[in-house]
Amino acid sequence: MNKIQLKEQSIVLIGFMGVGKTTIGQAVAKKLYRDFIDIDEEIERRFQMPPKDIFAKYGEAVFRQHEKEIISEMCHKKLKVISLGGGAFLQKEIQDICLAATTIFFLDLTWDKWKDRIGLLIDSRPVLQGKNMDEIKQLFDDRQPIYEQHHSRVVTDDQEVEEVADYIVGSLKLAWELYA
Ligand SMILES: Nc1ncnc2c1ncn2[C@@H]1O[C@H](COP(=O)(O)OP(=O)(O)O)[C@@H](O)[C@H]1O
Ligand SMILES: O=C(O)C1=C[C@@H](OP(=O)(O)O)[C@@H](O)[C@H](O)C1
Ligand SMILES: [Mg+2]
Repeated sequence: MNKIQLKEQSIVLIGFMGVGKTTIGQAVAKKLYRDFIDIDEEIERRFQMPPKDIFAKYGEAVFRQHEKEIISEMCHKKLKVISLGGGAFLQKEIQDICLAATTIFFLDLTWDKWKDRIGLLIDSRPVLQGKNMDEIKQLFDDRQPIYEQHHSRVVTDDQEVEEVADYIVGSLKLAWELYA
């Protein structure tokens, strides 16, 4: 497969659950006039049920297998904005595919700010079920190293969705000019 030109590569958003990948990805896609793909939504469409129910009915391994299949397919498309689920980068194969074929932004939110969002997430995120705050903090800390594989980090503390999206679009336009 020929390497896709930088400007045509799809943009991938990674980071811990709840940092805003889905919301900010939609805003970035709109600003760039690109299609938006949310991997969780694609999996949900396949199973006709949300991730929480897929985890409960079929188990996490089945979810991860479909996550890998769908990301492998989507990452080779041109000109998309793609938001991954927060656990996708646990799979080395997914890291490798995305690093080679896409431009990856890591949405970085500190624990201090993240913990204020817990109420928005607790009901819908299966990996948070049955965990206390210490265990969730442990998961947050354990997962940070996997997101270090990226092309650009965006610190999102105290940033509105639109501000983060503008920052991403601005940095992309700069890179496209510099490396044209
Ligand atoms: N920059 C932000 N500031 C405040 N709330 C946000 C921000 N980004 C996302 N949110 C909220 O946090 C929750 C999780 O966002 P979501 O986009 O689903 O995250 P992810 O896809 O990373 O799990 C949503 O309720 C969303 O409205
Ligand atoms: O971190 C995880 O393991 C997961 C994150 C979720 O996506 P978001 O990061 O968009 O919440 C979703 O893929 C699933 O619930 C598993
Ligand atoms: Mg999401």
